[in-house]
Amino acid sequence: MKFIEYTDRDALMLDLADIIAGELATALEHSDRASLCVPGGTTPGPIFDTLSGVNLAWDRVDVLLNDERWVPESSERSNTALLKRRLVTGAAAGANLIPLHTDVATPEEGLNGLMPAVEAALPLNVLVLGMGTDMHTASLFPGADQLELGLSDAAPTLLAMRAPGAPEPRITLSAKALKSAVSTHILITGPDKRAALERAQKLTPLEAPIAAFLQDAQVHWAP
Ligand SMILES: O=C(O)[C@H](O)[C@@H](O)[C@H](O)[C@H](O)COP(=O)(O)O
Repeated sequence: MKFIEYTDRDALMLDLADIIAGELATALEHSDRASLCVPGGTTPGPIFDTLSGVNLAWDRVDVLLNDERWVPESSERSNTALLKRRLVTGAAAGANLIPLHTDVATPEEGLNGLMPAVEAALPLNVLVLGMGTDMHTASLFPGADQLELGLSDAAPTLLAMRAPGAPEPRITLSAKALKSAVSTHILITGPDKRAALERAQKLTPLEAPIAAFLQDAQVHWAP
C-alpha cells in the first residue's frame, strides 16, 4: 500500500482526477476500450466534476459504480443519479454508463440482467474505492449477509448485499471483480477515516473489508 497525503481536499480531488485521466488515456492507447469503476457516496463528487471536463476519448470508456443502493434514480441516495449528474456529462457525456440498477423491487431480481454488461467491462482498468468509518468498501460491509461469499474467490461478479450498516438493500461488485483492476485508488478524507484505515491494516477482510484491497492500492488522503 502506498499512502499519499495531500494538504487539502481540493488538491486531492484535482490530483486524483488527473491521475485517473492519465491512466485512462494510457489504457486507451493500448486497447479499444477502457473501464473506470467508481464509488458513490458523498466524497468523490469533485473528482467527477473535474473528470467530466477532461478531453478524452470518452466514447471508448465504460463507467460503472462499485456498488449501488437499491433505490430509484429519483432518490437522493441514488449513486447512478450522481454519476449522471456529475461524471457522465459535459466532455464525458459520451461515456458508456453500465447500469447497476434496474426497475425491479429487489437486487436479487435485478442481478442476472445486469451481470453481462458488467462482466464485459472486466478486467477493470481503473478502480477508485471509497471507505466508511466502519471499514466497508463498495457494499462489502462488516456483518453483511453475503460478505463471506463476496470476499471469496468463488464469488460471482455481482451480489446482492444486506447489512446492519446499510439503510437499504445493495448490489455490489465482488472483491474478485474489483480486484481485477490494473490500478486501485482508495479515496478517503478526514481523521476518522484515516484512523479506520490504520485499524483495518491489522484486521482481516471479514472484519474490515477494505483490508482485501490494501496490498496493491494507492491511498489518497486529505484532512
Ligand atoms: O454507495 C456507497 O455508499 C459507496 O459506494 C460506499 O462504498 C462509499 O464509498 C462509502 O460508504 C463512503 O461513503 P462517503 O464518501 O459518503 O463517506
